[in-house]
Amino acid sequence: MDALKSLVQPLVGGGGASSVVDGMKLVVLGGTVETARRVSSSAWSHFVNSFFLTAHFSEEDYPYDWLMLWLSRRPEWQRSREFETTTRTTTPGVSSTLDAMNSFGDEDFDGEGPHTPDPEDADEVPGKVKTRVVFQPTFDATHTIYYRGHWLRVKRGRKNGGSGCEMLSISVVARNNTILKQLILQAKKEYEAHAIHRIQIYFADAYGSWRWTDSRHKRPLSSIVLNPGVKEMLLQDTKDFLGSEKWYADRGIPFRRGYLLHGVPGSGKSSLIHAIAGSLQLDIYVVSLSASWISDSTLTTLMGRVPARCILLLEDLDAAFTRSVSREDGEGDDSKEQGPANNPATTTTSSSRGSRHRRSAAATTEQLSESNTLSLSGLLNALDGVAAAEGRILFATTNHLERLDPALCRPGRMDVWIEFKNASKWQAEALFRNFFPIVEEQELEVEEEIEIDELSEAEVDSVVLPEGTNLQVSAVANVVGGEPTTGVVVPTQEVSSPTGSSSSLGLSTLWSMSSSIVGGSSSAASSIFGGSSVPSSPLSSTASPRRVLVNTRSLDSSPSSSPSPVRRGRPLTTQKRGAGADGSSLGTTTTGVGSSGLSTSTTSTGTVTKGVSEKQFGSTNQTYLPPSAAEEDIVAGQRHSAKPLDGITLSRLAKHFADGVPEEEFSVAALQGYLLKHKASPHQAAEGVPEWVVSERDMRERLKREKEARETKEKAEREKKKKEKEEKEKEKEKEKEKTELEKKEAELEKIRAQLAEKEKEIEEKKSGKSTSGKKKKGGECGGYYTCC
Ligand SMILES: Nc1ncnc2c1ncn2[C@@H]1O[C@H](COP(=O)(O)OP(=O)(O)OP(=O)(O)O)[C@@H](O)[C@H]1O
Repeated sequence: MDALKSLVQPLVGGGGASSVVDGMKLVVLGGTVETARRVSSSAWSHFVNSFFLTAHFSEEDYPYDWLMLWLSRRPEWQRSREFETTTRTTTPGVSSTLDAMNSFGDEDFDGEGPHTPDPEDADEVPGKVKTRVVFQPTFDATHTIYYRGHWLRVKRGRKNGGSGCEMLSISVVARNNTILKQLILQAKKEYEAHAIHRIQIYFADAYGSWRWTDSRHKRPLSSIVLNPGVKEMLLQDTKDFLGSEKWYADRGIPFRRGYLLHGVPGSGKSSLIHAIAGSLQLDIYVVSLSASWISDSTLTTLMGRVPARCILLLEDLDAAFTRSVSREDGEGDDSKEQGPANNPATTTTSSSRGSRHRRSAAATTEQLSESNTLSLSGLLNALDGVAAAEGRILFATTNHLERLDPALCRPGRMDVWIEFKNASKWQAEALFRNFFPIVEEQELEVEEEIEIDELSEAEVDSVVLPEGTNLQVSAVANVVGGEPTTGVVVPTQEVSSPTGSSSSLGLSTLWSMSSSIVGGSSSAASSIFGGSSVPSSPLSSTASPRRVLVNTRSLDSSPSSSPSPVRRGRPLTTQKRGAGADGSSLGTTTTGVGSSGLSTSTTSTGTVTKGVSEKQFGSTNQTYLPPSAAEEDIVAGQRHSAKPLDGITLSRLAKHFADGVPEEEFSVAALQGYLLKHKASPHQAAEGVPEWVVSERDMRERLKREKEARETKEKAEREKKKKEKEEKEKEKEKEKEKTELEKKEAELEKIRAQLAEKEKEIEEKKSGKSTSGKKKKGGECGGYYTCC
């Protein structure tokens, strides 16, 4: 009771009045604070809305990518205190090169401290994918970034409306939007500079949108081996086109150009497009017309959304209306689908954006499948209808030109046709040259350098220059490789020979001497070059080298038949090699010429050299024997790739390889496949090609036979099945006829029975009539029956 009183007391008055006032004060104070907060917040948003300029960027558009890259490089962005981690990137082409501050991987840390690479680990799993984890500020967190005298408020969020699309909002206090324009342009520039070595690939999706799928390194045009002039012509033509918008506009011609690449599979059509895109810095937009979801309207939408300057690629044009598995027969189901766009459910994009699309796309795949309603007129309209974008370069590829409708290939749609054939000998040789590495300039140079200036006079004097001084130098020149001599520097000062005669080391003299040496069958030089003819162009004498270069690298001793000198501009180098097993190889250390104009050599040339070398590094001295080509190949076989070859050896092997490849019988891809098998052993690759050709032919023959046998078997089975089916049908027919006959007989029987019954009835009626007549008669006249 007392407790209740104490509670009520303050309310009804008495001693507690002051505490009520205090309570009221508190309430008023709280209300005032809350009101002030709300007013200030609303005033702030009013201020923001009035003075801040806000730009929104959707991830579906390019500026989002540019800005994300720009932001990823800002320290304020990286310093975010609330972030999410991802192993994916949302920025096309940026994944592989995210700034170190923004991402980390195994290689950065090892437990507590920075990671020290373990040399043993390095080889553990060759080609192991190193995943990098990326920090990204969480959604809805606001970052303040200082940019050109302005404070930017940056916020990443999601679009309202359930689409889930990522948005970036940038607000800035400014009188106009110039600062935002500058920001976007700078981000674009940085992005382009960043992506300059890569091309972006976009695939069409089932919703009529282009989806970024991949970013690839540019392929150098030089890596494409086509007959001379083809790729140059194509590059020139595409460049001309891109630069002639006004010309087209002036003449009212739609600003589009189409290229049709047709021919055998594996001949470089796709590779050429890739390389051209790289050279022109264009992105590639791929649409596969055999996709199950493609329809006239989707294609029209896609064509309208192609950006102005890009390559639009229609792959396997002939498959557009067949949707076949086999390119050969055009029959089968429609599972031949390349790229994520063709089958949204199997998208392999690495971006989170892609994965989101993948999820939603998967949901509708079933509805979309079998909805390919693309028609020829739909395709033609999409290519050059009113809605089709201008400025794009269209590339279409096909293996079956004959299957294309002439309307599709007419000029205006396909302006340039390029045929791709199987590899010619020329291509085979060029492919080989491209495939194996060539020794870098520096590599062939010195491993040991002696400053001629540092040579003591005694040393210089001790060099005995026999009468053939010039010969020594010319031998050097030959060791250099019978190569073009541009940039080969040889001194011109006079040197006194021990005979007292003063001979000029004039280049022409030297070179003519060298030629004669090369010409001599037993010369050291010829043994080095394996009898190859060496061009005898005069040496240039433009400068004097400061050093004498001594190279202890051994040269390949295989005989060369290649006439093509490859390397140029290399300083005069010398080679050290041992005698071959036959003792014919030159074992020599030769020296170049110093700035003093002195030509020195520890050996002599020609017969003299041979004598010396045999004495020093004779066949008994196995230590100095260079490995044979086969041995080198075995060793190289253990390695990942071949040891770089010098120009002459490469040319010789390439020629040898090409000689073994029959003209236009195998595709470049097939030759590349063969070379890949021998990627570490060029000698084997060159030697083994005839054997490979035979085995390939055998295999083809076998496959052909197997195919024929399979086809015959299938045909026989089909025939058999057909016969069986026919017989079954016949039997069924008979059965049916029999049943019908029986049925009819039954009916007939029934009719007969009915007939018989009716006849009986009639009979009965007849007899009844006569009976009743009689009865009547009888009744009348006392009859025979009793009336009822
Ligand atoms: N002319 C070539 N020059 C260089 N490489 C080539 C050439 N032709 C083919 N290749 C190589 O062969 C492989 C297949 O080439 P690519 O895909 O470009 O051929 P394609 O003609 O487009 O074949 P398909 O018609 O089957 O699509 C690639 O790895 C490529 O490097």
